[in-house]
Amino acid sequence: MNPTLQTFPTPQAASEALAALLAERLSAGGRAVLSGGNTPLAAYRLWGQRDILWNRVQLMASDERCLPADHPERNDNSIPAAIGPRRYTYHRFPAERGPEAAASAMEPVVAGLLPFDLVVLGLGEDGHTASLFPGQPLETSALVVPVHNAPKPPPERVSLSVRALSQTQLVVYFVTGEGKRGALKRFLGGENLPPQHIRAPEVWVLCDRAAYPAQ
Ligand SMILES: O=C(O)[C@H](O)[C@@H](O)[C@H](O)[C@H](O)COP(=O)(O)O
Repeated sequence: MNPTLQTFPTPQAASEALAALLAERLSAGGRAVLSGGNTPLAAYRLWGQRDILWNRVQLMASDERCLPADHPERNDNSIPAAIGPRRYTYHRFPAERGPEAAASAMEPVVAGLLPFDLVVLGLGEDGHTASLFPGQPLETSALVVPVHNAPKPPPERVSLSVRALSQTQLVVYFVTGEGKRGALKRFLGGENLPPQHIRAPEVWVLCDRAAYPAQ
């Protein structure tokens, strides 16, 4: 896979670009998957300030941590908090019920949302994306998978699968910071990491210079 790479001078510039892309691709509504984690939160805050047809937007996280429903590190709390009070529909994972129960509850919900219009993903320093970690089995017909023993805390998670994340027109990896340099180089170099298995008509990488220095 040969992603389209767009590099920006600063994390702020990259966040502004992601916010503009979200606003453009979802201006008339649509169904999108948003990465969890900290990197994209600034972009979500900027996007939340834009006037689009929010009542026609449906969102869900790429994955969720199996923590109590009100835990601040739940993506289903941090993502809506970043976007702010807009009238979109947000599909939460019942991750407080554990990986298997959350996965089986969300399978029909995800089936009803496919195909997505846009999937935004992050990249972990070990090359994971969503809660799909290197060395863990990826091939499944399921749309939502339970995750145990995740190397990134917490160990119990639930994640959209490669199959679900590939059912979209556009996948955008949003990667900033020097800490991601090694993983991004491995991904772009074609190493067999989970992002290599996520195939869509368009795959982009939006990053800053710290994550991808000028070659
Ligand atoms: O729930 C999660 O942890 C995310 O979905 C995960 O895949 C994240 O995108 C990467 O780990 C990068 O996380 P940061 O953006 O916090 O570096």
